[in-house]
Amino acid sequence: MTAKRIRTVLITGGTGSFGKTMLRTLLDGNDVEEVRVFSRDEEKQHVLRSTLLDPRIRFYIGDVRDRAGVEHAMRGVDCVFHAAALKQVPSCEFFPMEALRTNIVGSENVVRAGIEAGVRSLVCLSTDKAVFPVNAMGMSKAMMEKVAQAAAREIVGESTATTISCVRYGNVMYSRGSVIPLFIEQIKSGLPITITEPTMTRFLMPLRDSVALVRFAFDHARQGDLFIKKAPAATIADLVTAIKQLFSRPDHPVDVIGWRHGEKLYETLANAQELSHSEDLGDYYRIAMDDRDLNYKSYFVEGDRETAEYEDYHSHNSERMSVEDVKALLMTLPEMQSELESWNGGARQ
Ligand SMILES: O=c1ccn([C@@H]2O[C@H](COP(=O)(O)OP(=O)(O)O[C@H]3O[C@H](CO)[C@H](O)[C@H](O)[C@H]3O)[C@@H](O)[C@H]2O)c(=O)[nH]1
Repeated sequence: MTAKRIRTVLITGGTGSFGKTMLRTLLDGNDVEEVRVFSRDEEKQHVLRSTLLDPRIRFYIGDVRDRAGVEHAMRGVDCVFHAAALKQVPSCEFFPMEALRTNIVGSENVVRAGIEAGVRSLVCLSTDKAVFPVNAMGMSKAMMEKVAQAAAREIVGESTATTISCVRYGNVMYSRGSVIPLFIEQIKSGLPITITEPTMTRFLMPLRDSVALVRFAFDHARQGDLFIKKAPAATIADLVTAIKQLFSRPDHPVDVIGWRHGEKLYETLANAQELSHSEDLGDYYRIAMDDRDLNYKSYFVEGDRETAEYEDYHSHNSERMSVEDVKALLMTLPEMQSELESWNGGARQ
């Protein structure tokens, strides 16, 4: 399967970890004429502008909540990666209306403006926390998916229409504020490692895989598709053992602190009903949009008999990594390699 050529790309949330990695991948691949970085933060744009110095990058200050700003950035674009979001669980718990405004209303703005501007393909980034959500971040991302699919359902079959798709992925390893850098910091500063619940599992995905998933969606989406990448999962206990072993601190103390607000024992990437209309593409599942007519009568008379044959795809029943697997995966991360280099090079003396 060949990659589609892209001329002008818009990345919302373009200064975040995903946005920057996608930006570099597109520029390195030399298959793009212009990449627009759309975000709220002048400072982060300034840093990116002075680091990359590439004339193909255009910077747009704006907030996805503001439809006019989104429309302005969307003119002449043929591909959108919609990554702008409030994605931290605690901040969305405390400010759910802010999550609603950015993740739901903002996404509606991006999707509608994309359709009106005649964008070819629009990929919305979601998360496993959107499946059976228990926290405001997951709930707002679940609603983003619904908003995207409702728009896709309206334009299905129109030959000139924008193809709208979503992707879901699990925890991005080493992302800012996440548990891997925290555990490393605790080892480095001699503090006990704080484990919430040792048997909790999470899908672990390097950032490069999330970028590849989004690109895959762009290349292969049909109207309203949702893609997930098959990913291995690990228990938090095994993740901690792996990190302790890599830092040659097998006996580093551990405190079991209990669950935090809005957490789950395991995360689900796709539920049984979704998998009943999915296609196995090797590394990925393509989940087709449920395009049945939802008018009142058929909602009650036309059901789906296949769902019962499937089970949810979650981090307790997916491929489970051993400690050795987790170590090997961690060692592929550039951040981990440089941490270990300085640790082994004497930083611990
Ligand atoms: O001190 C800690 C902190 C976390 N954990 C555990 O480690 C796992 C991962 O925790 P993270 O905080 O790294 O990730 P979350 O699954 O809670 O959520 C993360 O991924 C989300 C995207 O899906 C959001 O980006 C969110 O802000 C980000 O923290 C969880 O099982 C958590 O219970 C610990 O054991 N000890």
